[in-house]
Order: sequence, then C-alpha cells, then structure tokens
Amino acid sequence: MIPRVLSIAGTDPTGGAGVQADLKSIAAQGGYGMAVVTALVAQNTRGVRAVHRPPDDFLRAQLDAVGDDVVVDAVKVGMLADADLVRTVHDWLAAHRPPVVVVDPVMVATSGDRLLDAEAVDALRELVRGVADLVTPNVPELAVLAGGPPATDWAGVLAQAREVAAGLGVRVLAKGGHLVDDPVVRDALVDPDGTVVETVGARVETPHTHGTGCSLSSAVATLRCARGSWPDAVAEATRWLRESVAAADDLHVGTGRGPVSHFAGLWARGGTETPPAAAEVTEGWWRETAPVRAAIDALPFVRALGDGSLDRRAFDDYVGQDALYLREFARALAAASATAPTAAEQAFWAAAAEGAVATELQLHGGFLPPAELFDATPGPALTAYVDHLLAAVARGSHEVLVAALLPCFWVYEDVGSRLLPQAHDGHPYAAWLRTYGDQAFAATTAEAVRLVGEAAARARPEVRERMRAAFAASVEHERRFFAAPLGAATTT
Ligand SMILES: Nc1ncnc2c1ncn2[C@@H]1O[C@H](COP(=O)(O)OP(=O)(O)OP(=O)(O)O)[C@@H](O)[C@H]1O
Ligand SMILES: Cc1ncc(CO)c(N)n1
Repeated sequence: MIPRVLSIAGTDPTGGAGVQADLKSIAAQGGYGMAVVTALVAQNTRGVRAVHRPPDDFLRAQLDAVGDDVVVDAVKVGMLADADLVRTVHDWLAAHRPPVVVVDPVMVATSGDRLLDAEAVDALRELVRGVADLVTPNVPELAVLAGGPPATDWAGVLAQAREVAAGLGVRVLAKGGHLVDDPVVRDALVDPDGTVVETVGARVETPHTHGTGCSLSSAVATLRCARGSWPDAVAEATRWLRESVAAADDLHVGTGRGPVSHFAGLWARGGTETPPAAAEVTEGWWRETAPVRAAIDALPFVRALGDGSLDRRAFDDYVGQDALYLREFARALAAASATAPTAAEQAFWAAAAEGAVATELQLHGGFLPPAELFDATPGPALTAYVDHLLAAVARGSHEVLVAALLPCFWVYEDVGSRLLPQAHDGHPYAAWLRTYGDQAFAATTAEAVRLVGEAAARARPEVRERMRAAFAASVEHERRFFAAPLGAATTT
C-alpha cells in the first residue's frame, strides 16, 4: 500500500523547502505526494522576497478538490502565513480527520525571515491542540509554543517539549538542529505523558540545511503510515535525512544555504537507469556485431561449406577442432547450469550441455572416425575461444558466462539457417547444414537469446556492459574459428 500523503504548505521555487521539498521527501519514503498551496513564496536559498497568499475560499477549494476525490492517509501541515489560513486548514482537518496529521509549526525560514505573522501563533496552537498527532518544532518554534525564551541546551529543549506536549496534549518531535555547538544532532519524541524517545546522530558539517524541517515532517508523516509507530517513523526519517544532508554539498543549488539531496540514498543504491527490455539488449548486441557476422558470411570456408565445394581436409580440420571445442563448451554450459538463479534456467543450460556433447558431437562422429574424434592438436583459434569461455566460468558471474556462450548458439543458428537452402542429399556437408539449420536448433537458440536477454535486463549496468563485451568477444572468436581451417586465422 503506497501512502497517499498531502502536504498543506507554502512554496519554494528553488525546490529546497515548502511543498517542493515535501513532495520529494514523501516520494523518497515511498509515498504518493500531493500538495495544497497555502502561500506562493518568492524565496531562494538566500531568503524570502515576497509572499502571495491565496484567498481563504481558494485555499478551501484546493483542500476540497483533494478531499472530495482522494483518500488521504496522512497530512503534513507546513507554512500557514496568517490566522485566517490557519483556521481554514484547521476547519478542513477537523471535518476530514485524516488518520495521520503532522504539523511543522513553520514560523521562521532557515534564512531568518518570518513566515507566520505574530497574531497567528494562537490559532496555530489551537490547530495543534485540536487536530495534530505530532508537532515538529525547531528550537525557536518550540520556545514560541511554550511561551518562553529559546532553549540553549538539550536539557532546556526537553523541558520545553514536555511542557508543550502536556499543555497541548500532543506528541512533540523536538529538533536539536539549531544547537550548533552540539557535535551531535539530537531529536526527541515526547509524548503528552512525558515519555521521551531520543535519536542521536552525527552532525554533518555543511551550511546546506535549507528545508530540513519541511523534509523531516513530511518524511515522518509518510513513514508513520508504513511503519505503524511514531518512534520507528522518526528513527527512519532522521536516518534518511542525515544521509540526505550529508549529500547536500553535491547539489550546488544557489549561493546561500542550499537544499538537501532528497534522493541521494536512492540514487546511490538504486541508480537512475530504467532497465531495458530483454529483447532490446540482445538486439543491440546483435546489431553491434553485424560487421563481424558479415565477415563470417564472406569467409571462403563458410561460402564453400554452403555450396559444398569445401575441400574435405579443411572440413576435417574444422571438425577435429570443433570436437575439442564442444567438450569445453559443454563444460562451460554445465557451469552456467550450476550458477543459474532459477530452476528453469538451470534445466535449460544443463540440457544445452547435454546437447553439445550428445547431438553435436554425434554429428561430428559422422565425419571423423570415432577413435580419432579427439586426436586433433588444439589450434590457436580453438585455444583462444575456449580460454575466453573458461575465463568467464572462472570469474564466476553467471550473467557474463551466458553472454559469452550465446554466440555459440546464435551465430551457428544464423549461419546454418541461411545455408540450409543449399542442402541436398548429394551435398557432402548436408548433415552439418541440417543440424544447424534445423527448427529444433532455432528454438533452442531463441530460448537462449531470451534467457540471456532477461539476465542482462535484470543485471546492474556494469554487469550488463561486461555481458556485452563477452558476447562481442565470442562473436569474434566464432569468426576466427571459421577462418582457421583455410589459414586465415589472423586476418581481420
Ligand atoms: N547538520 C546536520 N546534520 C545532520 N542532521 C541535521 C543537520 N541539520 C539538520 N539535521 C536534521 O534535520 C532536522 C531538522 O533540523 P532543524 O532543527 O534545523 O529544523 P528546522 O529549523 O525546522 O529546519 P528548516 O527551518 O531549515 O526547514 C534535525 O532534527 C536533524 O534530524
Ligand atoms: C514555504 C516554506 N515553508 C517552510 C520553510 C522553512 O524552511 C520555508 N523556507 N518555506
């Protein structure tokens, strides 16, 4: 269930605070963010220039537009500008009673500018008392709510938080971000009954904390839906916010106190790439290897194999090398089976291993005397190809290994199906053409292409790139292997 979270707040066109920060924060916790704008604020990382407040009935129209249509799981209330706006929001919340209401009692921006006029404080206190589940004041806001001077140390913050929690009958999340002499940042969740749950974390050395209060309150509102408990929601929200503050210096937004990087953790852990479709990946690899495949088609060996004019000694040389190849290929296929992530893939690669040593070697046994089948001296093209496959086995990545194995299917199926029309009963190599031009081999190849494509689509981008390189290298090895019998192994 994705929590539907509504921010009722002012704007920050530079995106670091207000509804813009709220929407990022809600999304970063896995919520669906919505926003009703209480004030258009011309501000940036240096300060507030002007505030444009909507008429009360227009604010109400926005709230009703959401409430009439969407089930709201949680609300975060931010900047409310003046007492009339506070009352409009209070009335709406009282009528709708969303299950989670977090109020960030925004009074002063990080830059020092006032965002709530002085007469509105009483109305805000009433809203908190009437409809809030949690209020999240910073040190100066806590002092205003308590009606005392700002605390100068953590003990003073806790005392005022207890007073406000008991007095207004609301949970207070007191924030120690402003106690800058403290080497750690403390937050305390204080219940009306005086129970305190503290979270403590390292203070990040950065001036870029614009919008931390907005971001924290929306994160807690969202996480309260998912986690079911206030202490768990606060613990996760502060952990996330610390990570986002720690990455703030990377953003380079504005010349004042810049915003935090709301998605830094997601980007680092999940990346920003949308996985490609399986077929898109393998089609890309196929296209990229077109020149090498064209060179294979143009090889005298391949042309003569197709029209039957190939010298028998050259073909026997090829079969002798290929018999040796098939046994190593089958070992690599067995390794692919052993490392397969699913039972279906395990079975596919095991069956392919069996096919390589049974069906394909049987074909070769029809050309060479069985006693001599494995007597050839391994040539350089064979050795290079097999070493490439066995290196992929040794490196241990199933994905890279199957990408390296794929051309052994795909190139043969491609060449075989295009040479097949030349086969006839008197053709000396008809058995070869019919094995690789066969429907059954095409079906196996299509399945291999599909499985490797899906493995590539699932893989991290770095792994996918290694797969691409392993595939391309194998296509080139196929070319050299076909070129070797007629002595052209080293030309390109
Ligand atoms: N330098 C910092 N290092 C780590 N965490 C921080 C830092 N500054 C703020 N935080 C986190 O952000 C939370 C809110 O900070 P703060 O107390 O400054 O709120 P605020 O004044 O309401 O924020 P703002 O007005 O900038 O939106 C803190 O409780 C803490 O969890
Ligand atoms: C709109 C808005 N809300 C809250 C804050 C507090 O950072 C801000 N600067 N702007």
